[in-house]
Order: sequence, then C-alpha cells, then structure tokens
Amino acid sequence: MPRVGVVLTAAGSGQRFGADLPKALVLLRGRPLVAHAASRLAASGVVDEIVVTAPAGFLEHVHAAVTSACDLPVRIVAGGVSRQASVAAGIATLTSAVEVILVHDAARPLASAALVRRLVAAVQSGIDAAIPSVPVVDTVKEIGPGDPPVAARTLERSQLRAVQTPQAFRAAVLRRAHEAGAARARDEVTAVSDDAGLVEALGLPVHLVDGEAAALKITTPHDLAIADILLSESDGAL
Ligand SMILES: Nc1ccn([C@@H]2O[C@H](COP(=O)(O)OP(=O)(O)OP(=O)(O)O)[C@@H](O)[C@H]2O)c(=O)n1
Ligand SMILES: C[C@](O)(CO)[C@H](O)COP(=O)(O)O
Repeated sequence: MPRVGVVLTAAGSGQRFGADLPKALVLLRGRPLVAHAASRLAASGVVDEIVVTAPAGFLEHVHAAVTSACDLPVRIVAGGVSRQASVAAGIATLTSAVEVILVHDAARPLASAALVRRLVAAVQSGIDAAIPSVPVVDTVKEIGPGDPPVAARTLERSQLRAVQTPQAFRAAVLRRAHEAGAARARDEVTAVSDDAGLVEALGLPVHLVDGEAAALKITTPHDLAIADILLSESDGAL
C-alpha cells in the first residue's frame, strides 16, 4: 500500500475564538482539539506518519498533546505566517517515501476515521485530489461596495459546496501545487484558504466526496459547544 502522511495544522492563533492560548490547545471534554484530531487520524488505520504545525513557543505543548493521543510517528514543525505557509512547512517535513498526503486541521477535531479512510481510498483509486464537501444551506450573496455593503447578487446555491478537511492528494501533485502557490502568495491575505485551491490553480481536477456534520470547524466558542453536543449524541461513535 502507498505510504500515507498527514500534515495536521495547529499553528493558528485562534483570534476569532478569543482564548488565551492557541486554539488547537483549547480543551474539548478535557482533551486538546489537536489531540482529538490526531486520535481519529490514528484510528483510521491508514495513516503512517504525522507532521503537526505548531505556533512558535508551543511546539512542546503540541507534541505532548499529540503523542498522548496517538502512537504514530509524530514530528512537530513551526508554522508560518499563513495556513498555506504552515502546510508547506509540514509537507517539507514528511518523509520522501510518502505517496499520499492528507492535510487536516486541528480546528476540525471530530472528522471521523471513516472519512479519513474514504479520502485515502479515493486517492489510492488513482485520482489526484479528493476533498470532503457538504451542501450550502444558506442563500449566499456576493457583496458590493458600501459599509454596510449592499448585496450585489445571489449565487446559485445548487452550484455551491462548503468544503472541509481532511483533504487528500497524490503527494507529487500537492508538492507541485505548493511550490507554484508559494511563488504567488506573499502573506496571509494573498495565501489560499485551502490546499485544494492550489491544485485547482494548476488546472487539475479536485474530486468532491461526501463530507460530514462531525467535521465542523471550531472557529468560535459557539462551535465548541456544538462539538460537545455532537460528542454527547454520538455515544462514543465519533
Ligand atoms: N498560520 C497558520 C494559520 C492557521 N493554521 C491552522 O489552520 C487551521 C485552520 O485555521 P483557522 O481555523 O482559521 O485557525 P486560526 O488561524 O487559529 O483562527 P483565526 O483565523 O480565528 O485566528 C487551524 O487548524 C490552524 O491551527 C496554521 O497551521 N498556521
Ligand atoms: C481548510 C478549510 O478548513 C476548508 O474549509 C478552511 O478553508 C480553513 O479556513 P480558515 O479561514 O483558515 O479557517
């Protein structure tokens, strides 16, 4: 089987969450978010190695959290100025034997082991990139000028999907996409918000697979409360 490596991003500060420590170390049911994510990656049974991006000053905290949650080989690398730069540092730290790369966010701590297996299987079947997505439930407007802005137009909802992580790629494709992306991005504003965007920019197809409610992103304390409810309802299944 091709060797599978994961870049688990945990180097964000969590400004929108507003905690006094990095968001990846915030506790959900007494366990850091990054530990929840790592334990589900390990439980999938298809991951061979993990590199975790961590904020400067917190590498040891993140290492302790991840190694307490999973028994895979783990390396920690300092993150960059943007998520894109952090992922690039993670990719560079994976061993060269890795043929399939998953990029996952510690901010999505409950993405299931079954989802991980589905994504890896999709890439092993021969496609370059597979990402989880869910339908958009709100009506989405493109905004025009003004403060507050005006609604410029309504996007066709049936053509929209919200995408999640983990995102899975053939390693050579992701490495090439990040090299090309690094030449374009100068800072947090010019960086892309997901890795699939870099593959799309190469003109390669990114395949959508069914995502899941459990893979919600923890952005604010409200999301943490929802994750807690999901854990209660899942009766240990997540
Ligand atoms: N320079 C960065 C920025 C983000 N991330 C990671 O990318 C994921 C998605 O980012 P987000 O949810 O936006 O987290 P933060 O950047 O921490 O949040 P905020 O934008 O509110 O500060 C998170 O797991 C985060 O740790 C990272 O590794 N390096
Ligand atoms: C990668 C991601 O989780 C896919 O939805 C998302 O784009 C991260 O965005 P953020 O702005 O860094 O939270």
